[in-house]
Amino acid sequence: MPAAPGTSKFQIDLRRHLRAQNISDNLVHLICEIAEASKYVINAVRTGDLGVAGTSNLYGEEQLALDVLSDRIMRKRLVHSGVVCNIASEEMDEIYQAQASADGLYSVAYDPLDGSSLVDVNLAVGTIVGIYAGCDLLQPGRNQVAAMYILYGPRVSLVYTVGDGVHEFTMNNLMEFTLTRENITMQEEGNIYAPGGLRNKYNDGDEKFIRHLEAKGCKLRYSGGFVPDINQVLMKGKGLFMYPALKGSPNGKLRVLFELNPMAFIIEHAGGSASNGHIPILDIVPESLDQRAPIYIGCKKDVKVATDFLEEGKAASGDAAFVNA
Ligand SMILES: O=P(O)(O)OC[C@H]1O[C@](O)(COP(=O)(O)O)[C@@H](O)[C@@H]1O
Ligand SMILES: [Mg+2]
Ligand SMILES: [Mg+2]
Repeated sequence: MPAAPGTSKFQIDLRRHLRAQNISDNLVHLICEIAEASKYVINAVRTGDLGVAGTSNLYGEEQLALDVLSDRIMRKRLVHSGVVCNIASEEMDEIYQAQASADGLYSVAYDPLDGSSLVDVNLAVGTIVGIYAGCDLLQPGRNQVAAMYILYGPRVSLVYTVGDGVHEFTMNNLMEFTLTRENITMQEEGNIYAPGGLRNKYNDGDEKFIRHLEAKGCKLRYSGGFVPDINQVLMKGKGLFMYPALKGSPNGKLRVLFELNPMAFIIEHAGGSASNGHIPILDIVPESLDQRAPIYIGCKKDVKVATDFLEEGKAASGDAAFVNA
C-alpha cells in the first residue's frame, strides 16, 4: 500500500503535519511560507556577503549585509503570502503594514537572522518568528497563535508550536522539512546552563546562582547564538539559558517581541518555563517594539531556583532600584 501523499514510513512533511493541527488554512499557509523563505536565508548565510550594510537597526546596532538581506527575504515572503496584516522585525524601525485589517489575517514579529555576527566565525545562527491573530503586535506573548524558529547549523532544523505540542522538522537532501521529533518535552530540571552577558556585570543573586550551578556540577554550554543555545536546552530537555539584567543594563539585551516571546511560547509548550526574573515572559505587556527584558528560560525547576536566588539577592541588597528592576 503506497504511503499517502506527503507522508511515507519515514517522512511526514511540514504542510501535512500542520494540516493535522486544529488551525486555519491561512496559518498553515503562513508557516509554510516562512519555511520556504528560510531556504533563501540559508543560501544567503552560506554564500552571502559578510560585510556591514552601512546602516543600523532600531537598537543602534550596526547592521550586517546579512541582517538586511535576511530581513528583506522574510518581509517580501510575508507580504506576498496574502495572509499578513502587520509585520515587525528586529531590523526595521517601525511596523510595516502588509495589508489593511481584514478577517483571517495574522501579524508577525521576527528576528530574521539572530546571531548574525557569528556567521563570519562559522557558528550556528537562526531565524525566530512569533505569530499573532489580527493586526496588533504589542500584545503579551501568551496571545501568540504560533511560534517557530529555523536553526542554520550542521543540519537545518525547524521547530514550531501552534499550542499543541512542540515539533521538530529537519531539512532533507531535497530541501524539504520532514518530521524528526514530535511532542518534545522538557525534564523538571537539568544539568546544562547557558549564561549570557559579562559575568563581571552580574548582580549578586545571579552570581550566586551561577556558583550554585557550578557547585552542582552543571555543564556550561554557551555559543553566543540564542537559537542554537535554546535548541540545545530544548532538544536535550534539560538545563536553562539566561541573559540576566546586568549592572548598567537593567533589562539585559534580548528583545521581547522578536526573541523572548517566540522562544518562551515554544519552551512553555514543551513543559518548561520562561521568566524575566519576576513574571513569566509571556505575561509582559510590551510597551514598545524595541523593549528588552532579562530572561531565564528552560526547565521549570531550574528557572525557579534562578528566580529564588534573584529574590534573595534583592532582599539582601535591599536595593530599591533592584527591587523595581
Ligand atoms: O554576545 P552576548 O552579549 O553574550 O549576547 C549573545 C546574544 O546576543 C545575540 O547574538 C543577539 O543576536 P542578534 O543581535 O544577532 O539578533 C543572541 O543570539 C545571543 O543570545
Ligand atoms: Mg536577535
Ligand atoms: Mg538579529
